[in-house]
Amino acid sequence: MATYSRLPGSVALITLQNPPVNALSAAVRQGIVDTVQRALKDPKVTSVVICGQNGKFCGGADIREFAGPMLGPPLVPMIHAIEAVDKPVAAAIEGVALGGGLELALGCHYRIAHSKALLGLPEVTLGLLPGAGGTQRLPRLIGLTAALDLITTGRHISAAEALKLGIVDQVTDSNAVDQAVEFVRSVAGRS
Ligand SMILES: CC(C)(COP(=O)(O)OP(=O)(O)OC[C@H]1O[C@@H](n2cnc3c(N)ncnc32)[C@H](O)[C@@H]1OP(=O)(O)O)[C@@H](O)C(=O)NCCC(=O)NCCSC(=O)C[C@@H](O)CCCCCCCCCCCCC(=O)O
Repeated sequence: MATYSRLPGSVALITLQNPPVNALSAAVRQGIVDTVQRALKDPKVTSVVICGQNGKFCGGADIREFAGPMLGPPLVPMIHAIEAVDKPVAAAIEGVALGGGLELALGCHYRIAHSKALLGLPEVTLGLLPGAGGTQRLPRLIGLTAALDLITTGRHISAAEALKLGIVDQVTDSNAVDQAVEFVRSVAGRS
């Protein structure tokens, strides 16, 4: 699931909840769709932060669901809908943003990472290609050569490397959610 709360300063906070790594199960995807719609429709909300509970942003598609039929909202239109929100949306990346988790973050307008976070597209290690927009959004963001390296090796990179490559906008040693909230407040209302 995903919970919704409105913080002072008109920021909606969406928190992914699916232990142990907040993977994108059908319930989490439905929760994201519902809470993003809620933030979009709430006139008091001027910006949005997406984070994961217990200091983990998202480990990607829920591999526990791979064996069964796909239920719930698909990832691709869900991420498109986030990208299309006309209020700033930031991903607060703590712990991991892997596979579909990084693809979700790439659909957000900004990414703020904790210094100890790990990011990557490890799908190749499962015999897959990133299937939720990572093969398009990552090369647009950091260029084809660097994106191909990450997609074809599946390696995890540090927040510092992600900052250097241009995948994240800020890295912090303190609370990444607080930092992301402060960041979106500062850009709310800008075109
Ligand atoms: C996350 C880790 C780095 C953590 O490592 P650590 O050492 O700390 O701990 P463990 O490895 O022991 O893991 C702890 C615990 O967590 C479980 N777990 C980890 N990852 C997941 C996960 N992704 N899902 C579920 N559970 C997970 C793990 O099993 C342990 O559980 P336990 O009970 O044993 O304690 C490390 O775990 C790690 O590296 N994990 C793997 C991360 C990963 O590989 N992620 C990528 C997943 S694949 C993916 O995300 C694919 C995406 O690109 C989305 C694809 C979308 C598909 C869209 C399909 C469109 C099809 C369109 C078709 C159209 C057809 C038409 O209509 O034409």
